[in-house]
Amino acid sequence: MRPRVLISDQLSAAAAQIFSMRGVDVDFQPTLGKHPEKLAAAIGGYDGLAIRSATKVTAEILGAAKRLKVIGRAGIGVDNVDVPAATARGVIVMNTPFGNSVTTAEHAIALMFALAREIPAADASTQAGKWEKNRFMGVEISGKTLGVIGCGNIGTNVATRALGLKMRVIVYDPFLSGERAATLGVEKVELDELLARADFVTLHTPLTAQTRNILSRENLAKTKKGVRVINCARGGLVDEEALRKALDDGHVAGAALDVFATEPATENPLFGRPNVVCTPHLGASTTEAQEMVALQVAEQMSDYLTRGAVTNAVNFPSISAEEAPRLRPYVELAEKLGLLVGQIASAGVDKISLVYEGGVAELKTKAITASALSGLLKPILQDVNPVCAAAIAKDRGVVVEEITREAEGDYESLMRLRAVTSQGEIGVAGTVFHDGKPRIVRVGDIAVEAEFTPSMIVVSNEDRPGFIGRFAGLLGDAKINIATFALGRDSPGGSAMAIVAVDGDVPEEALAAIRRLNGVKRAAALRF
Ligand SMILES: NC(=O)C1=CN([C@@H]2O[C@H](COP(=O)(O)OP(=O)(O)OC[C@H]3O[C@@H](n4cnc5c(N)ncnc54)[C@H](O)[C@@H]3O)[C@@H](O)[C@H]2O)C=CC1
Ligand SMILES: O=C(O)C(=O)COP(=O)(O)O
Repeated sequence: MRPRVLISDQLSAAAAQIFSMRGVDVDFQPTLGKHPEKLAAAIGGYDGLAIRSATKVTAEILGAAKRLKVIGRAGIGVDNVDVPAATARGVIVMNTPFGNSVTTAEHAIALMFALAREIPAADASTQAGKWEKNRFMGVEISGKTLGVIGCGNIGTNVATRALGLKMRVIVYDPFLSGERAATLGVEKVELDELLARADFVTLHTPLTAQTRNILSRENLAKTKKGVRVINCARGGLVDEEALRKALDDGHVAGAALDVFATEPATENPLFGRPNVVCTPHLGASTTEAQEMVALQVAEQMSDYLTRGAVTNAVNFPSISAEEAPRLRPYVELAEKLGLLVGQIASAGVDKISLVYEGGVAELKTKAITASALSGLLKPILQDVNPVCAAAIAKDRGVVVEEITREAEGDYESLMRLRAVTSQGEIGVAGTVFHDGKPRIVRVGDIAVEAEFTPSMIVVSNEDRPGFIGRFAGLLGDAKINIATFALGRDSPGGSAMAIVAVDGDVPEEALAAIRRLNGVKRAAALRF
């Protein structure tokens, strides 16, 4: 069945075309995102949801999204998506981190000029027939200091353009290296210094717990008198009431805002002030940027839904379309090894260690580890998949260790999984042969090679003559048909292991009878 995607925001028509061309059915309902109840009612029928900023993907919406596998944000900010709730439901959240950054930077520069020369007010006055030539007296931008808060993709584009306008650029970004600042030709400073020195302050950080209210009342008070503030990032970065007051006091000379604490902003404390310029979240709204983000998000979402490739996900490691087929058998192996350990473990797992040897170590092991964790947790949790497994394991305090190294033994690629529980340790290992099928190659200290099949019995016993006959006889009496039988032992007369693939379920009484057999140490019936 072809995957189905819902576009619930105003995306360029390019998106729907790409989805269709790439084998994905698409419903274009550009206003649905503005109606949460309608969206909640519809979302259950879709594998993917493509959005901009108008659709709020809340935990309630996600609760109704039983089939959803991916949310694609045609743009940058994913603060309108409850990412932890999406992750917990195993839904990938991806964005297009570069597609609209130049366009948004240009909007910030445009707003800076609009403020400096009061263009919107001058325009309104002129078109009203007033010709108020003496009312509007601007300031030059050349030679002024621009303070950039957040120097990522957009901040950098703003900074380099401002340098071209002959401004002095100072930036505050704790994650920007000194070398990068020097290469860009900007001066890296602390926030207080930026506030004290800048003639224009422009915001370009995401909205996070650290950046929320970064232009608070206190910080606005630290700015230079006559400062002009530009916000093309997110509304919550500025205390709007405090900014209004600072404008009224004449401390702040002007403010240009593309984003607001509450959107759509039909009312706002800053509306109606003479030195305020507002646009309705237009930062990304150019034909070029909208074409680019729509195209990109549709490509990324289609690649995930049809080929398992993960690009620009904020909650999962990237996997290219070329890597996905090479990764797939190891992802399957990891899930099966995890399931094996999860079903054998008699106590909660405190720590899990994954060792990747040889060829597999060259692949995206994080994605393989995520699958192993998912398999491990499946016997105790219902809705777990590789996207949410790492977060669940972390919540439960499971320590996850990942080691990659060169091949040491007979296998070109080997994956070892060791789980530490309060009852002891369980170690298993597996590989993928050239046929692409995952196989168990070791359980504990015993080398034993078996393919995974839907129903299996694993027995560890003392290596004594006659055991296999008694065991096989018991299965026959219980009408359990043996499909394959794999054996291994650590030493003659030591510990032995049998991994038996059987047809159908293993009744509890049959398992109890196996456990009562002479020499049996442990026996488990497993489903894969
Ligand atoms: N108005 C609009 O239509 C648009 C708004 N945006 C918004 O612009 C913002 C920035 O986007 P990008 O530059 O693409 O993101 P980015 O991730 O490339 O850059 C963000 C920068 O902020 C810095 N940062 C993070 N925490 C910080 C803190 N506490 N203090 C100072 N700096 C901090 C990071 O180190 C990073 O360099 C986002 O909020 C995004 O949603 C993006 C596109 C369009
Ligand atoms: O990309 C972003 O973060 C934006 O804020 C753009 O929002 P929009 O797609 O125009 O609703």
